[in-house]
Amino acid sequence: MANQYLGFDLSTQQLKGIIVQSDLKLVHEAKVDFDADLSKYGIEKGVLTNPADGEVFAPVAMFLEAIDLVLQRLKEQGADFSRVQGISGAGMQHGTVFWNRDAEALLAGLDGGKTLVEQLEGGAKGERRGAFSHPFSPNWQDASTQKQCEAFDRVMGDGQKLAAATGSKAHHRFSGPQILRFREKYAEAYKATSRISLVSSFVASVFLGKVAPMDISDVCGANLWDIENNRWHEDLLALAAGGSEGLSDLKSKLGEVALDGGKSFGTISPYFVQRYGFPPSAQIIAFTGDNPSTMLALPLRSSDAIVSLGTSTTFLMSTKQYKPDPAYHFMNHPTTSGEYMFMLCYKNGGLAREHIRDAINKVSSTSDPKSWDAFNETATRTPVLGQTDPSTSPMRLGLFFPRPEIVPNVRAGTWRFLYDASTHALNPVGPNDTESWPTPQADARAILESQFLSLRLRSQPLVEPQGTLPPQPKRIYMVGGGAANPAIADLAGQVLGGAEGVFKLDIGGNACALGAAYKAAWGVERRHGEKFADFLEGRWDEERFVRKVCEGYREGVWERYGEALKGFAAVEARVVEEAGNERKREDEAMVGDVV
Ligand SMILES: Nc1ncnc2c1ncn2[C@@H]1O[C@H](COP(=O)(O)OP(=O)(O)O)[C@@H](O)[C@H]1O
Ligand SMILES: O=C(CO)[C@@H](O)[C@H](O)COP(=O)(O)O
Repeated sequence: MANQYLGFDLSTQQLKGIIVQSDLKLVHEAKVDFDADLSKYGIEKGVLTNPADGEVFAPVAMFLEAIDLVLQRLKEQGADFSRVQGISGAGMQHGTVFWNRDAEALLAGLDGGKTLVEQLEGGAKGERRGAFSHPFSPNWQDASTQKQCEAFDRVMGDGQKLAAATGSKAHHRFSGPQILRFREKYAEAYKATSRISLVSSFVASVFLGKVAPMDISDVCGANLWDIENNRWHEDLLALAAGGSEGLSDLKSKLGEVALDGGKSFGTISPYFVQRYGFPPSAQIIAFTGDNPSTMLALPLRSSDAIVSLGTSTTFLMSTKQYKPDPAYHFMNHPTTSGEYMFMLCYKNGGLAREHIRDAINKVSSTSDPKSWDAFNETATRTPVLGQTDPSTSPMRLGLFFPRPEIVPNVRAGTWRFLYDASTHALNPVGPNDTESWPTPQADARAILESQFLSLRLRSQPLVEPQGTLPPQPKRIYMVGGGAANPAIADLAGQVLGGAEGVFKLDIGGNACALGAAYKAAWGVERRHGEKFADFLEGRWDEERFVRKVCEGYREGVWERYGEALKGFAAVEARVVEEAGNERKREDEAMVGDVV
């Protein structure tokens, strides 16, 4: 019987689990939806918020409960865990989990007759300490660390230098600024912390039965890792630790980093053997971030791009060149030493599109308020850039940020402009000017164009000419929840191009969890020195695994979006100048910016 491999994706709104065979065929998949299944934690869209301080976080107990629940669901579907030889996984990036001094003993002694949450969570009234020094994990949507980010940039001189060293300028959500704030805000809890995990290494720890190392790619989401020298950056560690005297303590809290993405950390905890029937020999292979893991779901060639439409929108490319810039992120490639991943990440992805979908559904005759039909029909019917006649009418360009955005760094808000490409004139649209910009209908196409123009603008330095075609990605792969939507995929192709077309994984499942399951298979089955890419190519069944959903590059249309880029950059600059200053004042006053 063929070996099987299990991959997880613990992301903002769900925990997904997926089982594949050695030949990469999907066997089972199941998910736990936090809002639907675990609403008792009081979460909304998977998180809790404290708007007064811009904080966004999730209960660690909810993650634990989800792990037992997803395994139970896989079992109910008929999964035979005794065939699973390797487990890996992915976690939403940047989030941290704080373990206390009892954690190692509790993890090592888990009783298969009880649940994880019963044994690892502290008692409600403190009658049991549990395994954590803090009950919550800061979420990547958190915006509470402006002061700390400024300190990170300052230590290196500026954001440019910080990006050169760590792959990114300081970001609110990055684990380094988050740890600094945690230490300042919860001094006692920081003292009581023996180990700090990322969300990915937290899940690995639960399966391993001891605190697991972070991996080489996910660690780059912390502003603490010196990428070119592959080691902790001591000046940045000292800052997060509150001075050089705290440095070695923080280093030991963070632990070792696994440089090999296929490394086995050891065999599975007896808890899962007793409770679910895993073989005691099942290996726990390094867990990584959700974005690095998504890149592993496909044999990505140079010039191919992944557009991941989850709660966040991310754009991913794999590259051999390390070209860091404060405008985007570079991280170590999760499996291939000497290669990197290029990433753009937007906070306003799925939820921003949902806002407009809901507004359109309210004014249409749709009976299902969550249906995408009216949104899609409106976006498809609206002409390119809202121009009924490209030679006379201006382009509609907007920004739609129900939450404060990362790219560009501005407060929450919606901005609509008319742009004349021949004169470069940019005029804001007044709230009552529904003739120039009928709301909410015109917003459907405008938000998609806006999201994809932003990706095109920032990925220009990485794309190359494709044969006789201008510089653009070779293939665009759509993944994440939004990839199910054909109108969104079509707009992605119109704006971004894609010489070979726009593709979607056709295996079912979820790219991120699939990537993790493939990594588990590679970690266990690789021949000496076999690279992940070769392992994947050897088992890849192009006909069955991917499907072309539409054309990418369309002559004439792609060029019109090219003309819009200048206007779009001007829109962003205008908004950053106006709202960025407001944001700075808000942050200084510590007024919350989560909406
Ligand atoms: N048919 C669809 N059209 C557009 N968006 C969709 C569709 N189905 C799901 N989504 C979006 O997918 C998002 C969730 O994506 P997913 O990748 O599962 O999330 P996560 O961020 O938890 O990994 C939701 O915010 C939802 O708006
Ligand atoms: O912050 C980032 C990347 O920098 C996010 O992409 C998170 O990694 C979570 O993403 P979702 O999968 O939940 O959208």
